[in-house]
Amino acid sequence: MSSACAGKQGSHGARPELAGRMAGFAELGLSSWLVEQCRQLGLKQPTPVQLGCIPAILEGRDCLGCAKTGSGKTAAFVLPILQKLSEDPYGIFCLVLTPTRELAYQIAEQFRVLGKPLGLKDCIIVGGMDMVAQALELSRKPHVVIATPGRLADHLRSSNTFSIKKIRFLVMDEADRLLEQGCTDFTVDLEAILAAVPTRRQTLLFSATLTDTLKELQGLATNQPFFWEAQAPVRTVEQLDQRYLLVPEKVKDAYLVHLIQNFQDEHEDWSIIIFTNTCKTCQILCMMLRKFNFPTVALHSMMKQKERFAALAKFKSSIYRILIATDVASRGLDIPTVQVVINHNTPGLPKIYIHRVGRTARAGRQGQAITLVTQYDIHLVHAIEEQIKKQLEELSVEEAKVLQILTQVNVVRRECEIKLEAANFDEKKEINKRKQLILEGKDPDLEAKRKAELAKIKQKNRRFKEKVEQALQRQKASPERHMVMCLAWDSSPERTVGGPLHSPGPAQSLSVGPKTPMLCTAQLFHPAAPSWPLLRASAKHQATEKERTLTTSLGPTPYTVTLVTSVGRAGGCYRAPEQRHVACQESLNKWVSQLPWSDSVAVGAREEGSATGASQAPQDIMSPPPTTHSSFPSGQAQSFEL
Ligand SMILES: Nc1ncnc2c1ncn2[C@@H]1O[C@H](COP(=O)(O)OP(=O)(O)OP(=O)(O)O)[C@@H](O)[C@H]1O
Repeated sequence: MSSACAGKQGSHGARPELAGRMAGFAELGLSSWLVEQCRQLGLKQPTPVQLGCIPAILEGRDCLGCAKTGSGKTAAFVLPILQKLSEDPYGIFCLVLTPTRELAYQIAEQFRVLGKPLGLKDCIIVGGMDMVAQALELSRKPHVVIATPGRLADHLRSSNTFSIKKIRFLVMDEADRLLEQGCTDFTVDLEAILAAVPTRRQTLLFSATLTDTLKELQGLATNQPFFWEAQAPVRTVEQLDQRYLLVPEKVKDAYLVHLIQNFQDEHEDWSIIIFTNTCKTCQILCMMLRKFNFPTVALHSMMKQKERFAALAKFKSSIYRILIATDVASRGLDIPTVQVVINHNTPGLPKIYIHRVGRTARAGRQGQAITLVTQYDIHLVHAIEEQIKKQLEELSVEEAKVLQILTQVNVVRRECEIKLEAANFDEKKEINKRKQLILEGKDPDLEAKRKAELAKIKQKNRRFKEKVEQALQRQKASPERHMVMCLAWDSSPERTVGGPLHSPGPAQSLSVGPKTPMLCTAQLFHPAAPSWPLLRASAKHQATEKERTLTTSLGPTPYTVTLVTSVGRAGGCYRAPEQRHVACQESLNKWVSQLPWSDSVAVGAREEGSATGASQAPQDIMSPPPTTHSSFPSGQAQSFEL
């Protein structure tokens, strides 16, 4: 993004005249009724992100807002949207996408309270709720639709009773999460949604961690985008006291109980969120803490949606003081009473840490975050510190007190585990997963197969990488005994080899690829030799006999042979449909894996270069690069006596 469209904290972005003094909501261009709404809700002065983004949005620009957790990003987009809606009201005017269901309800609440004088009609479209009722609500043309991508995409696919073709605003809250491929991958659903919204629209993207996915986001917001980023030395809020506690894995829970007990003893009014890494741990810890009489509720994706809402409501109203949750609660939730966040596991990604700890110390309040760190997680803490640009401080606890409760905690935890196992938690999880997939219109068995295939491919790729590594090592050790064989293919003989092929020598031809008339060329390199290639072989497909000829005539060799395959982007093959391209790859790799040579390595398709890229292929993985033959000139093919 160019600096021309970038705003920085204090610069007041689109309205430079506001710089240097505290502007009120009215000075941002908001109507008096909205300013009055803000006043009634206790929002006296705009926060920096509101100061920066509201004028730009009112001007009609796209906006990317990156500001710390709890800094008022929601009102930064809700207020200008309401203003524009009041000027030209129609439904569906605005679509807000958000990654979690609870967050959708929270955003809807903000629209409702701030837009009350308008008689705003909103509609929440999230999974786990009745689809028919949602379809009915959508058909009544609400002004604002707040949705999780999966469920909205389901409606788009299954119904024609509503349209989002005329929306003026598309908002993506927690935009980076929506775009990343985490445990819930929104990509396909987002594609369906983006295809259904108009290209002429205002796009507003907000998150506390936008910068990682900035490139992708820029593609979505192209209308004079205004970029707001809070310029601060530390990425977490100043009022947050951040601690870590180094604990052995096995005594983690005793420390957790001790921390909670301490906090309860020292505070009258207290509220804690504990984050865990799995639904199962979340459930077990909830049961365990209840056994110790701590008022605890759980929130995770294995709970029914109604239970999730009920748990959150109980926690928000302070009936229950502890919310134990998975990362489903890590983003966006605004619960002002939360004083402490405890990370039962160290988050694997710094951005997850930033969002989790951001559930406390919101809107200028104080808060504390304590991360339990085992000996295996120290590198994760370093990564977090590097990202947030602040060092966590060690928390000191009275270890003797922890030791006193250690056995009791471990026994209780074990009891809870047994109880949960008896309730078939894992089995239920599997059933829930299947149900969810069916609800999403997917076939669970097919999905499982797809997953297994993906895992297989990943494993294959891993093995392949290792093989290449080993080949490289061997080549380094004895370059004069190592060869690289490079394969390329193209549908056009002229481009590939400059004429019909006649490779003398031991290898007459070689054929790979699917059952299509396709030309295949093979070259044999010797990195130590001054002139390349040593051998070239080529043939049309279906010459299975000749394939064998090549195989047998080349082996056994006194050399180690590394085979590199390449499909040129500019080559005819690449212009062929993607599937064919992939089929070529697979077929070639299969063939290579069957070669009797001592060390045959098939490399996946190379992106750059045409068929001539084949001769460049070894450059990346072998040295010295074969500079003398950047193409396959006709008539220069040489046989090589092995
Ligand atoms: N101008 C303001 N003055 C005072 N409080 C405000 C103002 N704007 C918003 N708030 C309050 O600040 C709190 C946090 O706001 P909000 O939930 O929008 O934060 P956020 O930046 O979206 O955080 P997160 O990144 O965690 O989602 C809310 O309780 C909100 O009511």
